Amino acid sequence: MRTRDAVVAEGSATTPSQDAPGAPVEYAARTRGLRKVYGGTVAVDGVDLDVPAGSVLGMLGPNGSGKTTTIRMLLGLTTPTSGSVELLGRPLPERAGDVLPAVGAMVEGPGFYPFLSGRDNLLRFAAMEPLLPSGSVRVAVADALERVGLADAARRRYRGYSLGMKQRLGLAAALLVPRRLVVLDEPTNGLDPAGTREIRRMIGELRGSGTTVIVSSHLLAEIEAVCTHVAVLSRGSLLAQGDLATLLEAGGPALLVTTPDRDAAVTALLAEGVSARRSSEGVRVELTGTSAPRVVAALVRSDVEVHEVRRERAGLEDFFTQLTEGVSATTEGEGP
Ligand SMILES: Nc1ncnc2c1ncn2[C@@H]1O[C@H](COP(=O)(O)OP(=O)(O)OP(=O)(O)O)[C@@H](O)[C@H]1O
Repeated sequence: MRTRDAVVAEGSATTPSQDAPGAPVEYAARTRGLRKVYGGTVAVDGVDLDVPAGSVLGMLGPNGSGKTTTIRMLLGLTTPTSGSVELLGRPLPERAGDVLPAVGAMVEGPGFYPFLSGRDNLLRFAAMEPLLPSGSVRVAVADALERVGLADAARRRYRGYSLGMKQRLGLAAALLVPRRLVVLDEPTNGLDPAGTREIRRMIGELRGSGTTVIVSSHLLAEIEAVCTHVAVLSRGSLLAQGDLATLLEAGGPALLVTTPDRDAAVTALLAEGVSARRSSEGVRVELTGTSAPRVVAALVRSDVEVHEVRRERAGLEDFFTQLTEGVSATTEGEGP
């Protein structure tokens, strides 16, 4: 199991602030020692986050791990108890007025009026966009509604929108003007598979246009599909961050064993000092420090019936499980 120190990414301690508007920056967002305490609850605990410019960074973590609180502090919506935030090379809150117009966000409770239509809600947001000339407001709203597939429902009241439509409207508000950074908190919440694909497509488009995206999710497959980088939070701490492909490589190769005796297989392998856990498909075995023949021999010695053994690339699910649970055996599926 990787330790926090071993995996927390590379990167220099400081980024020189660059004052020219729109000047390229190495990191679209950075935090140092970011901490938030609510009463007796430490929601975020000393997070040093690095979001490289141009990346799509997936913020992963179970419920309550501090994703939303971190995002709210990044956007200046919540004041940190301690620590610092830098967006597009400028410190927050000091330079919020310069930098926030270039940042689009979709976070919980975007503050839409229930009695106004989706379009009228967006017009209100658009009127507050410093980067949008007043003559372009209507076109920008129409474009944003079209882009998120809400053009047909634009004149319906917000309170009649489904959860998925509300998510789309939040995204439309984030995309009213071209942004350098877009932050999306659980953007696929409430969306059907087609809506989820649409969000992925939009994230891909944003990346293609050079926009940095931070997207939080507890859905590992979603992160793996769209992200170039990942940051894993658990109980307010950053357990790992970095380039997704490198982190997955560090996870090492794995075997998937198909067997009707999953519990017996895990027990036999753990007794041999081999890291194994039940998964929905069978038993996942880490090959670090062992080999496929040794694994099979251990199973046969223990009279475990083996139907199939195949090599697998370690997925994000394995990586995440190792980091957040820190144990070698877990149960995540039912049945044989
Ligand atoms: N306004 C608040 N007052 C008190 N406690 C809070 C507040 N906001 C968050 N917390 C607590 O801080 C911790 C982190 O919450 P946060 O919402 O940031 O996690 P999360 O990873 O986004 O979870 P979820 O996926 O459920 O939204 C939780 O224990 C939560 O109960």
